[in-house]
Amino acid sequence: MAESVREMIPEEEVAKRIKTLGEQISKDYAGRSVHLICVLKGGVFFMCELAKRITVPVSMDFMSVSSYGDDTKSSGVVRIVKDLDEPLEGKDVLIVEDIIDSGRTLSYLIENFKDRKPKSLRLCTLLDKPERRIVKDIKVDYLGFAIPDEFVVGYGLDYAQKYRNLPYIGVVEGVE
Ligand SMILES: O=P(O)(O)OC[C@H]1O[C@H](OP(=O)(O)OP(=O)(O)O)[C@H](O)[C@@H]1O
Ligand code: HPA
Ligand SMILES: [Mg+2]
Repeated sequence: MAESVREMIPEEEVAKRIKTLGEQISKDYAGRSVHLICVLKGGVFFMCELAKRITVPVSMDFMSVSSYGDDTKSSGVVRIVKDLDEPLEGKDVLIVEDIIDSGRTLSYLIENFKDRKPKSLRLCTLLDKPERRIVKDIKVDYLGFAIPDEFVVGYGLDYAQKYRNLPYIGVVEGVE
């Protein structure tokens, strides 16, 4: 079967959900500012759209980690490709991620960030695949969509670096 992408969550639905998340975050952080950490590369589209929907003051930083390479299966080893530019000490930090799958990436990042003494640390993810979780004790504070166990692309998510630019969430078919 040739490789193709089937739509799972349409563009309009993603936009609507991100608007609601932005409103919720703005309420919860009222009177404070929020320091958004984008987990590159996958988190970049979500981060940009979410940040536009937050009405409290926002600052941003970027961390790049990788564990999937060109595969649909995690290597199990989280590798820092680029560290943050700014310290987290004393800041209200919100991690912005595209997906939690095994949970290894976020578990690694949360432990790493806790050591940097933020004032608070929360997590916002566009997608969650709960059936695939290996690291169980990750608390998701803001969730876009819980999805079934299928390899998804679009809105920042890739398969072998392809499809990140799709404006919707889709499922790759015809790959192992
Ligand atoms: O819960 P996990 O099993 O750890 O999987 C989730 C992580 O894997 C993907 O990133 P990847 O390592 O492929 O890097 P990328 O964001 O640059 O594509 C995805 O963007 C998440 O960061
Ligand atoms: O379903 C997925 N799609 C793309 N990248 C991923 N990284 C973990 N899970 C996924
Ligand atoms: Mg990623």
